[in-house]
Amino acid sequence: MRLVIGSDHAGWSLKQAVVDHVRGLGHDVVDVGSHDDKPVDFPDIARDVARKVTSGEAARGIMVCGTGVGASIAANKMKGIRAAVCHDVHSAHQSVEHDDVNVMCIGAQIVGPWLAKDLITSFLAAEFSTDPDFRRRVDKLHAMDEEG
Ligand SMILES: O=C(CO)[C@H](O)[C@H](O)[C@H](O)COP(=O)(O)O
Repeated sequence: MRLVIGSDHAGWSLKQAVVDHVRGLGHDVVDVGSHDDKPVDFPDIARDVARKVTSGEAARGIMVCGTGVGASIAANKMKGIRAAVCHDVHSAHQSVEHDDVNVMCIGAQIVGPWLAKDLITSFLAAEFSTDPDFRRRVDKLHAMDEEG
């Protein structure tokens, strides 16, 4: 799978571990920054992550900020994005299985590198369910995108 990964300054350090882990799992990574701890605004990076997913350049995205909250708010502004903050392994896989989440957001101030790696492993191994109930609910999310 090809993944896009981004962070702001608060998530930069954890992003390095995330990128290494994802590559170690055998996936391709497009790293859209940031590349140091110089302050950057999370909406700018979240937009870059989201665009690579909506364009099809990346199958899924991972965004790291301080809490994961700002990144998820920003990414969800973009049509076609279903972003979620996931700080537990159950949410990391169920968010894909039930909700077809395509951008996982992690807070570097909340989780350490070992949990972050477990979250990512679960997120990437998960696939959207074939259950029509989940399809119908995600279709309703698409319809809400069109409502604006
Ligand atoms: O968590 C975040 C947004 O939800 C950001 O990553 C920042 O950590 C947070 O906004 C604090 O910003 P600061 O410029 O590092 O003080």
